Formats: sequence, structure tokens, C-alpha cells
Amino acid sequence: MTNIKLGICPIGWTNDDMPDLGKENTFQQCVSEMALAGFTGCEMGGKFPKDVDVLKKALALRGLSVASAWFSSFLTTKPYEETAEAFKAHRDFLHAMGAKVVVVSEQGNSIQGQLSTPLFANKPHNTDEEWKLVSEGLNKLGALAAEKDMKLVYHHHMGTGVQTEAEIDKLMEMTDPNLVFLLYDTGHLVCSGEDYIGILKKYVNRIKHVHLKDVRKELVEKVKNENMSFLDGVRMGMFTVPGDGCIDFKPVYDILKENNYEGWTMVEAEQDPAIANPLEYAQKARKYIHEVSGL
Ligand SMILES: O=C1C[C@@H](O)[C@H](O)[C@@H](O)C1=O
Ligand SMILES: [Co+2]
Repeated sequence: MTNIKLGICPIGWTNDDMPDLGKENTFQQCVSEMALAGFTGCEMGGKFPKDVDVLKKALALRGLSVASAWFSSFLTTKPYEETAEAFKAHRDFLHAMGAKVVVVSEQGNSIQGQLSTPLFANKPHNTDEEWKLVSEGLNKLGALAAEKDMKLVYHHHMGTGVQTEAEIDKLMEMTDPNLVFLLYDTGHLVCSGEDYIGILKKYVNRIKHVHLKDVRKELVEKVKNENMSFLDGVRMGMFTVPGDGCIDFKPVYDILKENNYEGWTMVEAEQDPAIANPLEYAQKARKYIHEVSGL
């Protein structure tokens, strides 16, 4: 028996960071193929209906539920109240959809959305003041999530001030462990050159949401050596589904199981859907995850 659930994110069908990737794929196709490939949960994407009843019906017809959705905070660059108001609306929608966690990533000084900023050379480093703003703001947003019996899960991310193991450690130290939890994304850790298994072991009790992203190592090297941006790397295919790249996901599931992890593990593999057929790659991921985890 396990309480580990398996879902998939719509980013393999249409990429909200670069909406021309998969612009031809509709919401209906995306959720139908998620279900057809054997997944029971999804995150939200830009093409999803914003009406709770409409979305609930479309997902229920396919046996899917909403695990969460991304929220960009701007705690380092905007007044706290502005982020808090947007966060409450986002939280309330997710709550109405039955989700238990809210994915948050600080984007105030992020370069992840900049088309031609070199990813490795230009990674931002938080100043002391930025660390204070982010950690204090996240504690307050975490309390807002708790009001609805939800958890804020922080998404470490390439091209942001919380990317490396040292930065994750600092964020975890500076925030309240009862209010700010961690989202564990394999792809971002391996892309950054971190010890993805060590980090999982260290924070497994604080990790409340998992993104399963695999990496094509030679393409990450190309991004580094040729000063390419995050979005260039995605378009070129530096990420892929579990089972198709260099990451071993067996120890990931073993550690989650040994520690009685309860929650979602979400395939999240952005690449060009015109090259990597989303249904084919969803099925590939589903098969591989079954082989390594029994799920
Ligand atoms: O969770 C994520 C959401 C995306 O928008 C992001 O860029 C991607 O890399 C990711 O991990
Ligand atoms: Co992710």
C-alpha cells in the first residue's frame, strides 16, 4: 500500500513559458491524453478553463484531479500585499478544485523567462535583503495557505535565487518548517549539477510535492558551453520524461516510500511537442515509472 499518487503536467502539450511550443494542442486533447496514458492527476495550464465547475466536469469525465498549479511570487520586487492578493485568488481556486498544495517560485529577480540571457553565467544571487524579503514573505504566504488547510511548496528553479543545494539549504533554514515546504524537482537539480539523491534524503520530510523531470545531459552541457538561455535549452530538448534521460528514478521512489511520502509525484517534462509527441512521451513515462516504482 502506498499513498503516492502519479500525475502529469500539461507543459508537455503546451508550454506556458513559451506558448508557441504546442500552440496547436487543445485543452481537450491534453487532458484526454493524460488520462489515456494512465495518469490520475494534473497541474493547471494556461489553456485550462478558469471556471471551477467547467474544469471539474472536464477532469471528472477523464478520472483526473488537480494536484496543484504554479504561482510566481514577486516578493523581492513588489510590495508584499500585491503578491498576497494574487496568491489568495490562486489559493482559493486551487482549494475549490480540491488541491492540497500551492506551488510557489520567486520570480522577482529570475532570468528563467528571458529569451536570450545565458542561464549559467547570469544566474541571480540573492542579496541579504532579498533573502529576508523572500523568506519573510513566504512565511506569510504559507500562513495564508494553512488557512485553507493547504501547504505552500517552494519550487527551486534554474535561473533563480534558489537553485543550488546551498540556496535550498538557506531557504529551508530561513523559513518556518511548519509553513514553508519544499517541492522537489529532479530535472532542475540535475541540470544545476546538484546531488539530487542527497537533497531528497535531507528534506524528504519537508517535501510535499514532486516534479519528475529527466535531463538530456549532453544538451545541458551545450547550454552551459554555448551560453544559451533556459528557454533555448528547453526548446532544444534539455528536459524530457523519466526513462528517456540520464536520471535514475528508482532511488527517488525507494526513498519516498521508505519515508512514507504521501502526495503527488508529477511527470513534468517540457520539450517541443512537435518533436516529442506528448501522448507517446506520456506513455513512455508511465511505463518507466511503473517499472521502477510499481505504481
Ligand atoms: O514547475 C515548473 C513550471 C514551469 O513553468 C517551469 O519553467 C518548469 O521548468 C518547471 O519546473
Ligand atoms: Co517543476
